[in-house]
Amino acid sequence: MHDTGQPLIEARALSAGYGTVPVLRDLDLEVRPGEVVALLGPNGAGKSTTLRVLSGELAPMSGEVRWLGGTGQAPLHRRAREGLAYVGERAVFTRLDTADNLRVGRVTTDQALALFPELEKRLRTGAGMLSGGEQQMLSLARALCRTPKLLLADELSLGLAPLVVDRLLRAVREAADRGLGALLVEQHVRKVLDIADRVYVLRRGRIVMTGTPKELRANLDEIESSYLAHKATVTTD
Ligand SMILES: Nc1ncnc2c1ncn2[C@@H]1O[C@H](COP(=O)(O)OP(=O)(O)OP(=O)(O)O)[C@@H](O)[C@H]1O
Repeated sequence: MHDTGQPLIEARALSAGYGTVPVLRDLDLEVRPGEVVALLGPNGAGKSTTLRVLSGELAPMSGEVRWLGGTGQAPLHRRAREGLAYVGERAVFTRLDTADNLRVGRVTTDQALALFPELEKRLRTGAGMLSGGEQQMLSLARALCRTPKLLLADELSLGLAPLVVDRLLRAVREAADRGLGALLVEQHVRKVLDIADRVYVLRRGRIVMTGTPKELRANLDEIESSYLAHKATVTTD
């Protein structure tokens, strides 16, 4: 399902940063229902900052974020109530077990196990004892089982084995096929290109390239060396 409606979220001429220092400059982007959009870029490009300002956690310095067509400065908790899910690094309660993490997230175990049957054996395991991949399945289950309109995910697959990365990205793709819009910050460039509909490349706080995975793949080696430098952090398996 691609490009099926009005944008869920839009940034228009958006600048944002910390204190008085802008990190993002003049950013325009959008995510529509049913599409997976990848946000790529080298370390420090401003990818996490982009998610923070889109989520409502960080206020814009200038320009605007339109969430569900509105231009107000809705804070994160209000956007969350209205269907925005934000998954950062390992967003689990490590002192609770898997089942209680789901309960706190108001997700039933049946819903979560339908998405990730792998978690069944781990329901009574403390979330702090789960593997990195299982923790991310739990975070993603908590986010996706509440059928959000938009998922913002920051390096879901950081440090995980390739098969687990595939599993997580496939879950996002399937949710998008049912109508979710997703904006994914990902280091696994080639893997995310396999499931994305569109890509933005961010460098030094500006979007330097947009296109479809097919368009980017045609020049991927050049893009990686020109725009995604810091090769050590760009896993291209
Ligand atoms: N809380 C903060 N206070 C001040 N500066 C910050 C803060 N968070 C990030 N920055 C700065 O903003 C810039 C962009 O950081 P950001 O984390 O958005 O980049 P990124 O593209 O997500 O990088 P990475 O891939 O390394 O996570 C960096 O120069 C960083 O030092």
